[in-house]
Amino acid sequence: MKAIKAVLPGGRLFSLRTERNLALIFGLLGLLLVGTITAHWLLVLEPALREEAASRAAAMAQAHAQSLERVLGSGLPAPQLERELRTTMGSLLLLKDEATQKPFVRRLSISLDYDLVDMPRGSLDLSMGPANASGCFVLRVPLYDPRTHLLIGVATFHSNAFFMERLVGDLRTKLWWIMGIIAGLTGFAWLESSRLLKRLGESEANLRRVFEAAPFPMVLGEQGMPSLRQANEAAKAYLGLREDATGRLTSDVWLRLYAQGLPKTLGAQHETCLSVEGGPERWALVSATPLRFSGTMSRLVTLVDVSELKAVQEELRAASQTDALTGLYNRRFLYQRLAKEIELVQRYSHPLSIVLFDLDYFKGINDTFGHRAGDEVLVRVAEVLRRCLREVDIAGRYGGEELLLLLPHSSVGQAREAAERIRIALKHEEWPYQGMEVTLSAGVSQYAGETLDAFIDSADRKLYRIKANGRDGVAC
Ligand SMILES: Nc1nc2c(ncn2[C@@H]2O[C@H](COP(=O)(O)OP(=O)(O)OP(=O)(O)O)[C@@H](O)[C@H]2O)c(=O)[nH]1
Repeated sequence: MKAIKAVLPGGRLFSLRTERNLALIFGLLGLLLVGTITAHWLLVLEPALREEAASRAAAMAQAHAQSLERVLGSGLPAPQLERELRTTMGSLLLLKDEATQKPFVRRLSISLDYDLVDMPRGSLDLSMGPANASGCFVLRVPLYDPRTHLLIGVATFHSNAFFMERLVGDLRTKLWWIMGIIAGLTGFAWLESSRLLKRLGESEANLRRVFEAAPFPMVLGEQGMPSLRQANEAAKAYLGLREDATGRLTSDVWLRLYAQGLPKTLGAQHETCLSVEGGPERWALVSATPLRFSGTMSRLVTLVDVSELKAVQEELRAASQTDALTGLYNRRFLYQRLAKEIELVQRYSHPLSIVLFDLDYFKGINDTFGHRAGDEVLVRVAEVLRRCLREVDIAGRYGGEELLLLLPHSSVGQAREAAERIRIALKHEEWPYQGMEVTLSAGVSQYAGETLDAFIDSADRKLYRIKANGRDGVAC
């Protein structure tokens, strides 16, 4: 758990340990609730019910005692009085609950004070009903003579406790059910939450392992926060991340990358160039996944180094634009670039000129000195071109021994000067072959609103005018 907290600090409202403790606390609270209900039942409700039932039984015994008092105060002689009492007591013992048919009074006995009753001693001490009556409230009710209102004895009733038992039994059963259900649900919820928390802990630990083991840089940060919450080893090394004063990770490279803006949606990615201090420039493919992590909107940023791919792409791009022998731009590129330059001229109306060169008697050079020597000548001519041109000028190989120059912001006169400069420079080149002379002819044109092909054709026509006039010259 400690390890997980260390990997995923901050952001989470509660740690896993706290969440587990909370589950335990809620479980205990559930048990406490069950305990409270049970205690309330045992200490308050059940005694109250018993008291209620006992007071009802007492009221009933009181009422029955009045029947006995009436008989005792009737003034009958002892034998007759005894018969009357037996009859009354017998009828009381026969009173039954309609629903259960259980008698209200199970046993009834009378003991009289013979100093106050005008009867032979012991003649009216009567007991009726089963001797071992159980489940009863035993109630002793004083008997008064209705004529003198003197206390003349005591009647003891064994009143049935059936109502109370039934009531208590019903309530108790319901209560056990409710508490059983509460306890069961609490236990189930606690077990489930413990199981889920365990799985959450495992999945966080797995996430951490995957995060750490990823061979490419991965960082985790909160949205809107430049410093990082977490980074794997690959990211720390790649971005040169260090902990700041608050324990968060940051570096200049990361802050520059952050300032450029990170992809905002899932699946979005962009390439960026990172310059790590003291290291070479690196190209990285950056993607970001927004996710809610421990209740905080976060972003998982992954970086894939594509420096090698970039280098290969650059090589391919250069190869697709340049001529392998001379290193000059190829014809395809020249066409694309010339089309763009014409668009700029049409928009901004600055001058644009081209020069079409053709080496003179190049077939003869090949034939005399060999094809390899001819190649060397082409390479040297390309070097001469590069030497003689401005940064903005574009030189390319238009055909076999034909070369094309694009001269933006140059009038035909300036282009002519450039062509002459090249022609002269080539004439002064020293060649490692006995008797070799290399000259060129050139046609110069300034753009005048025609089509691209017509523009080149106009330079071509001028070139062939020079060829026809003996070569080694420039025509405008
Ligand atoms: N060595 C070499 N020769 C090439 C290359 N490309 C074209 N050539 C040769 O250049 C020669 C061009 O010959 P031509 O078109 O007759 O022109 P030329 O001999 O220069 O004659 P003019 O243009 O009339 O002065 C051909 O023999 C081609 O084989 C190349 O890349 N290397």
